[in-house]
Amino acid sequence: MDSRDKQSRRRLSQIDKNTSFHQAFHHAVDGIVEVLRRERNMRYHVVMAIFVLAIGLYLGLGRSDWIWITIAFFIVIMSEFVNTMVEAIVDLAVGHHFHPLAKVAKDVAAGAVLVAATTAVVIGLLIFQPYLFQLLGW
Ligand SMILES: Nc1ncnc2c1ncn2[C@@H]1O[C@H](COP(=O)(O)OP(=O)(O)OP(=O)(O)O)[C@@H](O)[C@H]1O
Repeated sequence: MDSRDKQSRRRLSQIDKNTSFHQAFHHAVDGIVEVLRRERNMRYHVVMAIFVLAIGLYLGLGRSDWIWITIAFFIVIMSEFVNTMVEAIVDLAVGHHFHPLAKVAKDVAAGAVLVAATTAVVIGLLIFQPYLFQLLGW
């Protein structure tokens, strides 16, 4: 086992506080990887963001459009992070037992993702509508 393996094993079983920025940064990256691994929807959001980025570059969107697209992407991604946190905490608390409050917590977290994604779609429609109408000759 080389020193990098030892470091990553220590990171996986660490329960005490981070002692350096480097250590904290690695845990934060682990969190991002975990959301991507666990949440199928998160992978769809990333694919969608790459698609919107490509179309936006092709159309030559302006600075304020890019700001709105960034905000839309941010709220969706953040809601997915919160959803994943809630799921993990609920599963930790109740395991494989049905609990009405576990249902409330998970359904509300899923609802937050739905609201965020719908808001992002509305922002996207408002930004791309003039280009779409022009394309369709309306
Ligand atoms: N322990 C539980 N007690 C009560 N209801 C639960 C419990 N676990 C899950 N549920 C119900 O099952 C649904 C699906 O749960 P799950 O853990 O798969 O989350 P999810 O919403 O599918 O996550 P994803 O964001 O991956 O779609 C929840 O929205 C909730 O209604």
